[in-house]
Amino acid sequence: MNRIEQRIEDLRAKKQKTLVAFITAGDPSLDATKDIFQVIEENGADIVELGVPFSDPLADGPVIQAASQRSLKSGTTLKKILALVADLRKTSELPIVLMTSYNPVFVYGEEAFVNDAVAAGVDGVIVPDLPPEEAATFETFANGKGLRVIYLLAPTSTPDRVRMISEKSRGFIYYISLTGVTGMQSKFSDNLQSRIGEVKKITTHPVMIGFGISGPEEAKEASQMSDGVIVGSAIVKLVDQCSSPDERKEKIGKFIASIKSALNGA
Ligand SMILES: O=P(O)(O)OC[C@@H](O)[C@@H](O)c1c[nH]c2ccccc12
Repeated sequence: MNRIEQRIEDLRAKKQKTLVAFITAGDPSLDATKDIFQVIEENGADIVELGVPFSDPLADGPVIQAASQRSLKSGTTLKKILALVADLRKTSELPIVLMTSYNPVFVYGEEAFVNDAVAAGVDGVIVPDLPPEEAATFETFANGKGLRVIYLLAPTSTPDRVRMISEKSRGFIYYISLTGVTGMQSKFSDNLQSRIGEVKKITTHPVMIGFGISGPEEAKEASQMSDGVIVGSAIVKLVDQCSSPDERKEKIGKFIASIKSALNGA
């Protein structure tokens, strides 16, 4: 078992849901990311999803696109992000998932990327623009090293696709709550619950819901239908609004804690 499965299992045993917190690595700097990671961990996030900035992303909404721009401007590269993960691993066992476009992986080299990511302490990877049909070689490297490849399902995914993704996914399945880009919206579609129910009939993997979860209310609602939630833009927005490490500690810490306690029924 790797850190991702271990964490989800431990939470399940306590009848708790998983909180995945997304931040863009290097926004506004890699030093800040180190601080923010610690704040997120201290306040109860269960998994951190680190976004690798890319100039031409597939599904990022305006908030995450702007974060990527800030990060690229400060000189962030995939190599530096892996060095940051290795540094974080000196003090943390929190599961870390890298979310990256395929291009940076391609440029790095698939095999070198998998080896270096695992050596640094990365537990899983999400590559939204690498569909399973094109991922055979990448999966061979990743599965060989125990790096979990997490695939996405969308409201438009057919039962056949759900089956295929279930077979190929490791760690958990990322269920995109809406058709569109990342960012905040306030209401889920009426059939979200029944869609998740259909997916759960097909797969035994944990299913996390992401996209459009902007606060404790939605997090709670989504977690009741699933194994947990992924929150991105709402955190990234706070990162941008805070100007000092102290302010981040205060505002991001409070926000994560409020989501965590909503998930735990407070
Ligand atoms: O920002 P939101 O709406 O809270 O959703 C999480 C999402 O940002 C994060 O998981 C993510 C960032 N970039 C992506 C690209 C594709 C799928 C998912 C993502």
